[in-house]
Amino acid sequence: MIDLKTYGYTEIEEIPSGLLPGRITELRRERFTVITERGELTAILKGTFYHSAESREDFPCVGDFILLRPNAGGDSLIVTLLPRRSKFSRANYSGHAAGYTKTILEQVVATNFDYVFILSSLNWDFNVTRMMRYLTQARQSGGQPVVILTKADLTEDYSLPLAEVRQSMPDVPVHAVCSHNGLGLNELDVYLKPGSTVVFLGMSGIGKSSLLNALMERDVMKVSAIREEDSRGRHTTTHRQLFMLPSGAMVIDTPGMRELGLFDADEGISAGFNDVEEWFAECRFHDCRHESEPGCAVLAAIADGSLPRERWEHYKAQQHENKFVQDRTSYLIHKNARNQSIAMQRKQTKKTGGWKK
Ligand SMILES: Nc1nc2c(ncn2[C@@H]2O[C@H](COP(=O)(O)OP(=O)(O)OP(=O)(O)O)[C@@H](O)[C@H]2O)c(=O)[nH]1
Ligand SMILES: [Zn+2]
Repeated sequence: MIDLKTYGYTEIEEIPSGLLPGRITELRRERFTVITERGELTAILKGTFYHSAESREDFPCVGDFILLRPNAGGDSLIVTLLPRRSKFSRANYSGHAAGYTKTILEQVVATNFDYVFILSSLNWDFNVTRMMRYLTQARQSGGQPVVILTKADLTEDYSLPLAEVRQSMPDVPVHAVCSHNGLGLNELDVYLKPGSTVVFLGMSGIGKSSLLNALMERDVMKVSAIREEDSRGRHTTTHRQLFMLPSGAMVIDTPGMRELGLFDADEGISAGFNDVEEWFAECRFHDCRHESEPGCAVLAAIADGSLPRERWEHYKAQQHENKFVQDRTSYLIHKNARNQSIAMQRKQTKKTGGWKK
């Protein structure tokens, strides 16, 4: 028997007979993996979720505590979503066409976490303004924000950036860590207590996978250096989305949570990549794609070392990922809108006792 409390569960008053509490550890398409006292079960949602949900917000996601009706022979049935103590939803950043209600756009990507680790790297992307924006998001989520400055091994002296963060966010704890040599990781022990849950918030490439691997004490996530070859296959090694650390704390790492770090990406990329973008103005052609065009200032800068090649690759990777996120989001918006209109039709049918002519 597994004690669900080790997964952060707090007992509720009364559980209807035949139902079992559990925590969602994974969501793929419409199928959930749920940890219960009987171990891991796969489950699907009871139909009423699709009919009666006012918005995407009411759909269970990774981190949620739920009640399910177990089915030894196949998929169990999730029947109740228990109240959440914190959540992150995808921002409603895309303009919506007439007739789409606002609520359709909300999609919850992680719930019931205690801490939000706001990650920012100490080398290229150090940017306090962006951290402040993440801080606002973190505070709205219901989790407790902690700033983690990654890649501490890449700066000789990080006392200055550390002081800058402390001054801008006096009431938020700040830690500098290195996932490669373990520096500072022990400072995180106070948050990583048994039963507590953490999410990571931060731009792509700042070292989320590396930190997760370091905390797991083994590689559960691929690290971005290989991203160029398999831009979409980032999660091929594992589909797990809620990780139990050796310390007994959990980390939620869903694709949606990662995308959250890219939401203000257009602005964010420019803010973090001034050193790359400033070359663009010097290219001979206005519409230079910086691939093989004559007179390309970017290629010249890479050739003579003024622009580190790694830096340029990182910029391109982030642009690419950003585009992928936007494509995916518009896909989701359309899909959700369709589901919503189906649900509305069903309601209508119930009310009028037949299809409206
Ligand atoms: N020197 C140094 N490099 C690091 C550290 N942590 C991560 N990196 C490097 O930074 C790059 C990105 O690391 P990832 O862990 O994949 O970053 P990520 O935030 O998961 O990236 P996405 O999956 O794109 O969101 C890799 O080349 C890592 O090796 C660190 O502590 N020190
Ligand atoms: Zn160019």
